[in-house]
Amino acid sequence: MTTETKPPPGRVFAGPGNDLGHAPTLADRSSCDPVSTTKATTTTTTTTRTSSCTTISYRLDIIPKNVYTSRPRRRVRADDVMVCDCSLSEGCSENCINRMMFVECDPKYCPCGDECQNCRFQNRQYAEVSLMEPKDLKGFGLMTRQALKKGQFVIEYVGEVVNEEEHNRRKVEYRKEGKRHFYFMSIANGEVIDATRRGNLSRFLNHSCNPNCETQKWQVGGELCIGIFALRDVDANTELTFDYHFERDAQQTQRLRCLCGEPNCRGFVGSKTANVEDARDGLGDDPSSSASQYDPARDEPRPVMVERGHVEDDPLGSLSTSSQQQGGRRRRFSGQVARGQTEVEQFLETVCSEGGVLTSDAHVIAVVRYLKPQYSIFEISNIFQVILASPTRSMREEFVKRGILSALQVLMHRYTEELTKANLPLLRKALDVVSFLPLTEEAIIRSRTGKCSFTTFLLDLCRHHDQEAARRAGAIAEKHLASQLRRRRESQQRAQQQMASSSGWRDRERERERDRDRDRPRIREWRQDGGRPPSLAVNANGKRPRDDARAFLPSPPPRPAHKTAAPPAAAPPPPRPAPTPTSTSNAKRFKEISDAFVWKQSSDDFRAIVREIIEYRVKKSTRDNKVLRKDKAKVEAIIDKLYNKVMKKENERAGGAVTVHKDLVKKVDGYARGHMKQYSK
Ligand SMILES: C[S@@+](CC[C@H](N)C(=O)[O-])C[C@H]1O[C@@H](n2cnc3c(N)ncnc32)[C@H](O)[C@@H]1O
Repeated sequence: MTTETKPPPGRVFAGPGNDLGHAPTLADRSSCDPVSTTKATTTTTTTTRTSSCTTISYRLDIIPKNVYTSRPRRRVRADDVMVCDCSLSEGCSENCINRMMFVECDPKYCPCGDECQNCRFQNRQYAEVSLMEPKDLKGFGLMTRQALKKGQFVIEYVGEVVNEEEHNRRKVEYRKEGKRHFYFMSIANGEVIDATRRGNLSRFLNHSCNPNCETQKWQVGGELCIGIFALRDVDANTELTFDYHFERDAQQTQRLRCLCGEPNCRGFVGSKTANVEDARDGLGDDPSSSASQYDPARDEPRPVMVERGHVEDDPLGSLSTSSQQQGGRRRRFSGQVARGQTEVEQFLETVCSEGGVLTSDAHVIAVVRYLKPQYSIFEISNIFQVILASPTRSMREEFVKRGILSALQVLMHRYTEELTKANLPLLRKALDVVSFLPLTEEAIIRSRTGKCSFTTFLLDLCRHHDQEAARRAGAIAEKHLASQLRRRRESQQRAQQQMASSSGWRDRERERERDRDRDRPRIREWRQDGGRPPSLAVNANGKRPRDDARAFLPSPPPRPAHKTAAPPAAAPPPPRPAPTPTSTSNAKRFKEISDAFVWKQSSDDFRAIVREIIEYRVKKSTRDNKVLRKDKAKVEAIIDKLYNKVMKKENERAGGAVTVHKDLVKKVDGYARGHMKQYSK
């Protein structure tokens, strides 16, 4: 992106007789007139015309005396020195003429000396701000930890200052690298601040169509600087945003969909007019834009955050790294170590001042010490970058000796447990670090934390649901733990097979259970008839009496043996015939009979059942009849006769269909019992 700073509103103020009637304050700036009464006697540094204001950055010596102060100006030095007219008693605060012109005082020459309150850039009087974890596709953001007053200086936008040519080259380079977010901020005359590789927290400020901050151009020691200032009072722990006033390249035909979520959202970042509908419809959505394609997993960890001390005599600083060679110029940074800078940030700063690579064993020890979950993902990510930039093999070996594997295991364990959007790229990056190290099988096997060995952890990661992480873990395991990986895969396959077969066994068990359920009602029926349930009925000898209902029941389909521990290879038992009545009349007739009790049988089955019931009853009834007992032919004749009668009746009843039903046993047996009464004496 190219973000053009909004020209500071109103730098031209009316003097005595002006509409304001008082010396202008920051609050008055919005009411300024477009035309200045200023008479410039020497060259102005910048002139920008906006619709409502003319913005002019002055040199002190051209400021008309009558406009700003009743006191005589003190011209202290050469033309380019910014000196204000504040008295020592007042100090340079809101009404300081320099400040109102967005020019910082030079502390060497400011009459207020140490009291000067117009050196905020130089003294880095930043508000307490912190990084905000990505909540949505916009990525990271910046929030204020303290309440801000309207007009308060928040932070300077710093980065590498590059010229137009270098800016164009970098744009292409970043696009090729697949960078999702862009951090260019144009200053003037084609110069751009690039905070992609080097910058401070200001680079995480997101765009909003209803921003709470704005950018202002300030002159600091003869340089133009960009500052972020509160547009209104802002509560603590609020996200800070400003309007990007996004400028699109001629080549960039598609727009970046805005995700600020404000009611007045214009739809696209930098759109001059509201275009919300288009944005909702996905029209003009840039598929390569960060917002539409933001994938935190693919996002590179942010570059090492560097804040350099300001070197008075060498505005380029001593950081003559690649950026300088590429035409980039270091933005000047002021002062000592930043307020609120963490230990890790300070460490990273030191490393970066030495070219961005680790140079000593002390560094290695520090790095391993910083690989702990208590440090922010931002810090860890930067530490990973630093490790990955280790130049020598001996240094990488030193990491292994110092126990980096255990430290990484603890981190990765945390990331897998809390697999947030932000943790996933770190998990993958940690695996990159592992594969970057010169590992041996022995080193891996020896490494372990309290939870488990690194080997087990790594092999488990090979089955992680994030395919990319699993792939990276798999590659490491293939390289160093090939035999273990193979064994693990084999045992997994075996387990899967067992699972599959045991689930088949469970299915068969369920089938058996259903069979038993089918039997149970028939047993109940028998009990209604005065008998005892066959399963429970035992005689005095503990044996099941012969006269149980089973004698009359059709034998159930063959069941597999119950006690087989190992699953039988045989196919599951054939399913019972569907319990559908044969016709509508049957359905009506047996409507009171549940499906579980009625199933269609072949005529042979039916006849066998009927015959069995009759034989049983007839033989039992003739036991006491000595004459009949001996006349077997007569008994057979009775059986045949009864059987034919029953069959005739049943056929009539079922309309020709032969259907075994729950009443069959009772009915046939009752019929036979009644018939045999005549033979009982
Ligand atoms: C200066 S960076 C801001 C920090 C960035 N969010 C990050 O995670 O590093 C600008 C980039 O943030 C994203 N961005 C910022 N504000 C946005 C918004 N309102 N809607 C969509 N994307 C936004 C865009 O990808 C843009 O290129």
